[in-house]
Amino acid sequence: MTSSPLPSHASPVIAPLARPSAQYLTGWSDLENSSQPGTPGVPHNLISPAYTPPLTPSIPSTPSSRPHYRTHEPESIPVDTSLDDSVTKQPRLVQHLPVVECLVRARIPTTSGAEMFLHLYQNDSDNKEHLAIVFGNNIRSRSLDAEKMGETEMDRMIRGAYVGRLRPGRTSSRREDENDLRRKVLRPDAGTKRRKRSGSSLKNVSVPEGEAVDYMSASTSTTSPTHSDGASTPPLSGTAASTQSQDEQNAESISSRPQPPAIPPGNPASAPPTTPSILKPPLVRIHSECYTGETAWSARCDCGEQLDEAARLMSTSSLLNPDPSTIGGVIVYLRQEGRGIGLASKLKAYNLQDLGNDTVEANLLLRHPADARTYGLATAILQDLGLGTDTDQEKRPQARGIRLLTNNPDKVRAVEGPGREVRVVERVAMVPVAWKTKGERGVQGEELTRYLETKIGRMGHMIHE
Ligand SMILES: Nc1nc2c(ncn2[C@@H]2O[C@H](COP(=O)(O)OP(=O)(O)OP(=O)(O)O)[C@@H](O)[C@H]2O)c(=O)[nH]1
Repeated sequence: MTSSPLPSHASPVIAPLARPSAQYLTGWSDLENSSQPGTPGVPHNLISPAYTPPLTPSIPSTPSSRPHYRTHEPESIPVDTSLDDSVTKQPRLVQHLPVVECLVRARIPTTSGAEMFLHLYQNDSDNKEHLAIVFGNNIRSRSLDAEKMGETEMDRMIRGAYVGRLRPGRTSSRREDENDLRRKVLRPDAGTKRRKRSGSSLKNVSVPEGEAVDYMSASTSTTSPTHSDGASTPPLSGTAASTQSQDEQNAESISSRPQPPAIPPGNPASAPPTTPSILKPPLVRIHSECYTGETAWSARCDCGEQLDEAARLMSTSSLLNPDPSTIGGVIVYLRQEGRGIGLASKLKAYNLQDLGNDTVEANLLLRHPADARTYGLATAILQDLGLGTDTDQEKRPQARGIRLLTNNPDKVRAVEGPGREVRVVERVAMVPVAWKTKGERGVQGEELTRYLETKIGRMGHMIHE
């Protein structure tokens, strides 16, 4: 920190931190002993005993000086937060999980071609609208699907509590409607055509009960060419790939795609179970709002890029990945702007950063914690989406829990909730795009370099290539 005058509202008791020693850093083993090898700030118990963490690289100042890069996706790293609680820094855990309810859901076709379902949540702990961005067809909100007293089928469709796909003239939110549509739309010979194709590209659908089902190739293979590398083109651009009418495509897709069962009225607990196809835990990203990085093109941080990357990984998983075991995923978008201090304070923090302070010091000078966020809402939303329990008998053991996309060790334990309601079984690192592409793409600049250095050096973030 510089010796420049502090702002008038700065706490007189906050002294400059020459070396990380603030309370929020205690318990992060090697921050207090820099001579220890290992990734700075990695709590021992987040890492599986079978896994030896590599050194977190310092951030080279120029892309060309970086020793090596990975262009493929970062690997999952096993984690087990229950191994040794005593040495873990305890993140700020909420005492009780908030109650959340999904008010509405809608299909969003995106500019990348992938589709997602945007879920809007209300809760009983703040008055903000938090969001879940859901990729893939297998993840459903229990609170959304629950029957509401006195509502009509149209009400259900308007708030997004339908299965399958909406289209003009649809009258029921339930699955039976899809069967009607299939009967109406398919020409008499269309079934034969489909069965012929089923013989080749839909063979994975007919498997004995309990066996793995290749749902994504089932849902895309009728309309998607397969590349030589085994990846399918998303069936979303429409015109080029097929000579079928859209209705026929829809009907075929509906008839061949395994559908969740109809929702029994009045029984939210028995909302559609997850399918048996998922062989890996779903990919989850807990993203905190960043107006500057996501909307105002800021190169002070990589938040916008991280959001894009998370969506890319999840839509790749759900549409293109030849390995169908990684179907779908969820980005929980929490309205915790500026690590929970709000946009006004974050902008003041930016000015303090321009005056020579790092991101941690700037927060502290404004009398905020270095990180004011909590993750109880994320836990509750994941629960509502049926994700993350390790006792879910509907799922195969290897599909239980979640794979969390993050470098932030705080999040790993915090997202699990006070009673470990959700289980993080793997962590997937978020490597800056500029690192992965040798500086050809991605956010870059002096400010970003300092931002990442502070995250690694002072906040214990585990970024490695
Ligand atoms: N106070 C403050 N918040 C910032 C700053 N830059 C970005 N943010 C906020 O930081 C949040 C993103 O958190 P990060 O610490 O970048 O990353 P993370 O979510 O903790 O960790 P990852 O999961 O690894 O991305 C968003 O809410 C941003 O608005 C800053 O300079 N000061």
